[in-house]
Amino acid sequence: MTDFDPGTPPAEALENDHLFAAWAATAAGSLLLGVRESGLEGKALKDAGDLASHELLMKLFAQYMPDDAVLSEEEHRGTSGQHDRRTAKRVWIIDPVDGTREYSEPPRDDWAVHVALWQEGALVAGAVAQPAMGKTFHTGQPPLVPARTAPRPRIAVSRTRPPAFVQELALEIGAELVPMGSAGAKVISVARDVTDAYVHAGGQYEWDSAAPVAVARAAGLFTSRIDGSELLYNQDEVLLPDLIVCRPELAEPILEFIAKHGTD
Ligand SMILES: Nc1ncnc2c1ncn2[C@@H]1O[C@H](COP(=O)(O)O)[C@@H](OP(=O)(O)O)[C@H]1O
Ligand SMILES: [Mg+2]
Repeated sequence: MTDFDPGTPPAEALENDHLFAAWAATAAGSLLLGVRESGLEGKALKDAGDLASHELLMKLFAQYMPDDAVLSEEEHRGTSGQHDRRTAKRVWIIDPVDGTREYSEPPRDDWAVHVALWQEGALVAGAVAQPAMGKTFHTGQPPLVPARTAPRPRIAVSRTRPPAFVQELALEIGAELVPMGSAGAKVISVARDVTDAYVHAGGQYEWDSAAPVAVARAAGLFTSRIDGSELLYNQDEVLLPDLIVCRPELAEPILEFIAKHGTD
């Protein structure tokens, strides 16, 4: 995919971090759709997509945001960055393909590209591209969360590793589980009224949730760790193993259940 041309960002995106995040995530998504058509399958497709998207995003940040640091799922695995993210004022936290498994299972659309910006202690912008849906959700124009349509709450859970306690939680609050790939797709499903909550524990990293959480917050959804504490990013330890994203009215019953029963 060396011939992929992302074009140039619109002039306003160079002055506006929300729009730059959206533009970069969308460009990487277009590249990924092309890689998905290349005839590769399974692990070869996952690896090719991860690498192509990571390299494109790193190139775009080097070109257009040269003073900023980047924390990427792929960067974390080896290659060294230009700036030290622990001393940088601005750090882009990116997941080149979230829901890698689902990406390798066309025509599934529950996979995403995450681009978030952390600045001096807080998430300040984010974009979640869902290329197979042709949509990019971002903080520059946060999703308008529709009125809740389902009579029973729906909880998005991992399709391949749903935490056992979430089943108990669902029983307690009369909810149904909606299995889905990708942390980004699950968070965005709450904003789209496809589900009402996403509850996860047992492992995840900052890049899995940074951009989706930025978008969720901008849309007015509740976000926290499962103990109710704030989700913090660009920490020394990038493991961020649990989270809740939900409609505000569901936060109390979910937190209460977890405080009472734990996650074991
Ligand atoms: N227990 C765990 N430990 C580490 N990462 C986890 C995890 N559970 C989920 N994740 C990561 O969270 C993302 C969403 O997972 P899921 O689709 O199962 O909900 C995936 O990101 P990647 O696809 O970027 O690897 C997955 O690797
Ligand atoms: Mg991920």
